[in-house]
Amino acid sequence: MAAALQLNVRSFKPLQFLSESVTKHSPKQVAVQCSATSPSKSYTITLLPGDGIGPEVISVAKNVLEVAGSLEGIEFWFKEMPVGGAALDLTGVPLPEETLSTAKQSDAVLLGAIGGYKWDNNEKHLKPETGLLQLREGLQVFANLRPASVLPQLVDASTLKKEVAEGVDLMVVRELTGGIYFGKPRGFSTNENGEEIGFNTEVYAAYEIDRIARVAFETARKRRGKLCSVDKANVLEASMLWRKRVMAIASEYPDVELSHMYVDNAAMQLVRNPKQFDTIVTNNIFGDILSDEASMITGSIGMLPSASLGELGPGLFEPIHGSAPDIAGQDKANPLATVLSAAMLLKYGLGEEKAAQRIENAVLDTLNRGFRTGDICSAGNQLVGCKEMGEEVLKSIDTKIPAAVRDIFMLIKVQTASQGTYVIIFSSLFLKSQNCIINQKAFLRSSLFHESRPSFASPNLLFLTSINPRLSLIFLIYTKGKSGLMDDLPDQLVWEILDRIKKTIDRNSASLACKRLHELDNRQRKSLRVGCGLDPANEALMCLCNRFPNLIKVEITYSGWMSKLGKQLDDLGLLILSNNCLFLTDLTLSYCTFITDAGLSYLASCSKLSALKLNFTPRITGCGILSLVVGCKNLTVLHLIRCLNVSSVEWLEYLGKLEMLEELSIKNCRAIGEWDLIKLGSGWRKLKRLQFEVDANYRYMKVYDHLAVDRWQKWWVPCESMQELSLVNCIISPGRGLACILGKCKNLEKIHLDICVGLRDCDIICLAQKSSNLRSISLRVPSDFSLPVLVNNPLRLTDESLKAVAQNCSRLESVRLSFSDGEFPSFSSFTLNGILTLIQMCPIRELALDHVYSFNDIGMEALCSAQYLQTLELVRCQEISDEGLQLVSQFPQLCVLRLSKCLGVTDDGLKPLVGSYKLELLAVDDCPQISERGVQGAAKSVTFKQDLSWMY
Ligand SMILES: NC(=O)C1=CN([C@@H]2O[C@H](COP(=O)(O)OP(=O)(O)OC[C@H]3O[C@@H](n4cnc5c(N)ncnc54)[C@H](O)[C@@H]3O)[C@@H](O)[C@H]2O)C=CC1
Ligand SMILES: CC(C)CC(=O)C(=O)O
Repeated sequence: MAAALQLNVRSFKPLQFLSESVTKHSPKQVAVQCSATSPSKSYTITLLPGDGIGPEVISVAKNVLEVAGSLEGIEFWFKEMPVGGAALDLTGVPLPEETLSTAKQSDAVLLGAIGGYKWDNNEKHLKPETGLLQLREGLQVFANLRPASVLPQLVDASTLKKEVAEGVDLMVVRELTGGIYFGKPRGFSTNENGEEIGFNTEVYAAYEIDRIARVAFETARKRRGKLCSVDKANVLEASMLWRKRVMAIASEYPDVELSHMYVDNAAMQLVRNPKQFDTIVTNNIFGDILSDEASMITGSIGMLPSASLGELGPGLFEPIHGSAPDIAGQDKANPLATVLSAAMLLKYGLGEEKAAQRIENAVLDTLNRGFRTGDICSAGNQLVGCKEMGEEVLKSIDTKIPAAVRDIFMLIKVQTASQGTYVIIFSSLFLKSQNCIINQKAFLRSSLFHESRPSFASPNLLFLTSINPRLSLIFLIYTKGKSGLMDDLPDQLVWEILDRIKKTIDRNSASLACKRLHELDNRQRKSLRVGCGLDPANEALMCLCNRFPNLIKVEITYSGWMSKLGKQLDDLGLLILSNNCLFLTDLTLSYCTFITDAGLSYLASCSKLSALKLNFTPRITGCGILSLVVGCKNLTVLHLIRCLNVSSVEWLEYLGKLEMLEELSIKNCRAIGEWDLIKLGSGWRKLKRLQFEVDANYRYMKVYDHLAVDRWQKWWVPCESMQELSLVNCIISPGRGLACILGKCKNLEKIHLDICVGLRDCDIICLAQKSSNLRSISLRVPSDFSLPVLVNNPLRLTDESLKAVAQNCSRLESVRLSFSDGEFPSFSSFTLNGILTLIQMCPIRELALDHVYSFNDIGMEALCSAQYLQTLELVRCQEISDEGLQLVSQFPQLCVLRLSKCLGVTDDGLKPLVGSYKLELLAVDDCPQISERGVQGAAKSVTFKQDLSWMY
């Protein structure tokens, strides 16, 4: 059932879409209640997370809706349904009937995004995109509003010059249920020559154009009164009719100034002078493309929301971006487009203007406070992931600071301390960029300050600017009716201030400047990194433990220690830690050469310890580790790096029985062999990350324990949880030992196999067949001169391995291939063909080739059609010449190129790049024929190094 009439096309007034408050809920659904105000209204929202980043951004937007709603007395009933690829996997169709009927019965629909590589080769009716088109058609949402405004906070994120981008504020009104996306006939056939053809039809009926035109005129009327209709009326009949009907409808809106533009010109004008546009109305396909283009003017496609409305029924609200499979699952997505779509849902779909406004303000406030996801990040801002951005928006929604105070300057943080008390923290960087002279008196006198809050007649201000010139923040503390001293501020507020200061150096400065900050910093400090500066070591550590009683993470590193620096921390130090750091969960000891098993046994009483990293603690033995693991039952992360005396592995067996371990790293511990890993037994079950590195210099001095490895065959290694596996200098026995796990890790995302002797095609084929989620593979192939430990075992991997990976791992985005010795083309195990198969079949973003002589100019030519490739690293690829290098300027997405020790390339190869600024970064190391002059201007940032000693 529809919540409210959305669109009366004849009298369309987008901002007056005030739905009658509808109080209804379905007993079947779960209520998500928020408590700030008792809810007076309730709405049912269908959530369609979809694929890729869809679920990540929807989860943020859902939280934002809940909080904004609760503050406005609105209750939401969310119903989550599958669509797109997720629905295909679940039900076999991209839009299940139940999803459509649930959507139709709700008050509004919020969609993430659909699509992904996995389904790219599906037949048309089984593509995720078909599901979205069916949804739009099913909901009859013909009018798609796509606003694109350049926010002052994001001008720097725009790819256009500041003077071109600044102030852009336009709205694309896109027709959404007609045109070439739906027109018939469509399909595949053969022409008169028997050749295969594909065809679609761009078709519009007059009524379809009339109704979208009215929406556009109404929208323009509410904005700056200018409407530009974009078509291709010089070529297409459908566009000719479009122009005719738009002109006819114009007579109903004499107050709106109408112009027409061909789409090719519009695409150009959008980047030449976007400010000329107010409202654009256009057909389905042109609107799709032009709004993506417009998004880049505003900084990122991750910022643009949209509302799709029909005459009846619920509206569909979605970000304009797609499922971004290249960043999916990495917490990198910008959720703001979806959050702003939720605001459009409140405004256009439910008529809840105030709640919508809250969300829009919160987004601006979050940007004001300097938080940025990667796509919009620039210098001086704080990079956050999708989740953290969502948390910051939530904080901003709930702020109680008067808008007038907020508007004075860009605030990094504003917080109510107690009634009438405000703390305002400015970013000095920002103030500098705004030419604000930081002058206490001038600020007090500023009319802005007084006019905004006349009652702030005689504020007491405390500036902490003089603390440290390197401090990146400036505090302004305003208190009303109080002394204005830091000592009067409530604890929680001072805690929050400290929370904002991330750099230890800033924290130290701030806490030196003010006793309160000092005291609170002591209580709040959670992590500590110390080393050679601890002198006398044990006493100094004792002082630090007393000062910071709440430490959870401690790193002690004596890298670079010399005896003249004082005595190192010893076992007593660990006793001090275990007695005084009651909350210690994460401990790293690096180069602590004085520590013995006795010290480790003290740590056994740290009941909360969950991560222990030992890096070169040469005196400890397996007994010490056993005593530790017996005491610390919560250990989930253990790193042993160059612990040369650890030979017995009972501790591994013990850990295995506990089944707690999630991350194990054993590197260069000479006395631990591949076969020892079996001792982990059922502990494999939870292991997500395993790094095992044999010390290459010692491998052949020890006896490879064939018998122990043979036993692996009989064992079932439950390694299904494994996500990251790294094996370096290991021996892979055919069908036994480590080979067993390669074909079993069905959740593997990252694999690094570095000089693993004995590795065969069948191992990689098994791995590829099992690990369809693989995103990153790094293979370093041992040379023919590696000691043939397994005499009958062929050492070479061939193209069969690469082909299996290409065929089975459709999400693979990072590939690194290297040979420990140069492989001459005639001997190469991986030929150009194998590498090309990978490039052609997988969405590779990072490619690194080291010593791969089979990769030549033909390979470079193939990269011209590598759609996703962003980073290319070529090391000792001697068959690449200038001709191949010149093709780099044609690689569609490349932004980082690293060349190292490549003999065949000269300055000429880089010439097409010079002045083009296509690349963000060019790094040239030790290439004898490339000069420092040759790299100048070949990328926005260039590094050059030339040490040719490697050649001699
Ligand atoms: N409405 C929808 O659900 C749409 C779905 N798609 C589907 O999405 C898949 C990927 O299509 P693409 O052409 O790559 O378009 P896309 O919009 O998914 O991604 C284009 C580029 O923008 C970036 N990007 C997109 N959204 C972002 C965000 N919120 N934060 C940060 N960066 C973001 C991506 O990382 C990528 O580099 C395809 O399967 C396509 O059919 C594409 C467009 C719309
Ligand atoms: C994914 C498609 C169905 C459409 C599209 O690209 C869009 O509407 O943004």
